[in-house]
Amino acid sequence: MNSIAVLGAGAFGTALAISLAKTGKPVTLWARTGGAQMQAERENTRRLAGVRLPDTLMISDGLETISAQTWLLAVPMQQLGQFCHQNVDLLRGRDLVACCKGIDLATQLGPVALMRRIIPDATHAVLSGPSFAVDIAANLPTALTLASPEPKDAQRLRDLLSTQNIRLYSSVDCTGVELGGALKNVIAIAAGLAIGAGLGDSARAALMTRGFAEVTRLAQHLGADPATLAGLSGFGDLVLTCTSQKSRNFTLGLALGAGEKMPDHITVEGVATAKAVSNMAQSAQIDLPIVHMIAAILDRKATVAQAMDALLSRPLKPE
Ligand SMILES: NC(=O)C1=CN([C@@H]2O[C@H](COP(=O)(O)OP(=O)(O)OC[C@H]3O[C@@H](n4cnc5c(N)ncnc54)[C@H](OP(=O)(O)O)[C@@H]3O)[C@@H](O)[C@H]2O)C=CC1
Ligand SMILES: O=C(CO)COP(=O)(O)O
Repeated sequence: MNSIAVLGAGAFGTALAISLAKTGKPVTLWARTGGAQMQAERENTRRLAGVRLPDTLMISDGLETISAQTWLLAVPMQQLGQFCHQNVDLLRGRDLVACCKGIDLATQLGPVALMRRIIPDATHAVLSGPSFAVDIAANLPTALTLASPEPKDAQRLRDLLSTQNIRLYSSVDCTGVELGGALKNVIAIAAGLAIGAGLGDSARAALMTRGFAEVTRLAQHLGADPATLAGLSGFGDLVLTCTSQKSRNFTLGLALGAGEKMPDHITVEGVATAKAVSNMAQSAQIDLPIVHMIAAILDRKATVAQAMDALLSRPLKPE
């Protein structure tokens, strides 16, 4: 039977491993830290407290002992490049499924393009879509997209990684899937800012819609299929993340909008991605005013009031 490894025991990696282990397939969760505690207590108290790990889920802190063919990389986006560089020999020849959302600041690449550059001789894929780790771990139903460039790989991995509560759809449009997942976090910070600053639900809806237009514009420029952006990994995840306080990106926006401090030590992928995409759009001369606004606020180059004024005073134009 095909065995699966999930690398990175954060909230998402742990939730995926729990759901996959319940299918009966052999699943190993690799943790950089805290593996012994998880093994002893059968719970990831640091990242996903209150959820019991299935007895069949294997916990490992030795990457070199894992023999699975399919490896899910569930480390944060800004760590993916370093992780791949450090483990090139172990990752070569495997199915590598990126489970992170974002654009790498150093290279301006998404997860699939980054993995391909560092480990060309592997099968590359990305898993993305609307799904909070706590929902997956609570066995609630979710639907996500599994993209890989070759249709047979996309379908094979879709079938392998679907579970009782994770319904996967396959795609070959890796660029569209990873850009939708990366950019929705930036738009969610904007949505949170609008609510936190008391601008109201109508302003949030406007930012979500115009933000979605920016995501689609950039994705098309980079060769993605606009239909992908209208799917689970684009529109679906944008809606979820911009409307739920379970989202760390939305919650960061709420705090900033209310004039509070940014929370520390939490994975908020939209922060680095806003900067990476703002830089990318400037060099490609693509108009992404909401992304630029968020990058400027996060960089403390603009206040929320200044950024909103700048957005609203742009020349009027057809929709
Ligand atoms: N949480 C969620 O609901 C969802 C998250 N995602 C995506 O999943 C990705 C991971 O997020 P999430 O699980 O929430 O993050 P968490 O903050 O919960 O955990 C991050 C994990 O990554 C590990 N890690 C960080 N750097 C490295 C490294 N260099 N090598 C090995 N392990 C490393 C950390 O290990 P350590 O504990 O040792 O620091 C930690 O276990 C993000 O891209 C996020 O967008 C996608 C969908 C849902
Ligand atoms: O990607 C997610 C839901 O699909 C999780 O969002 P946050 O990273 O904002 O918590």
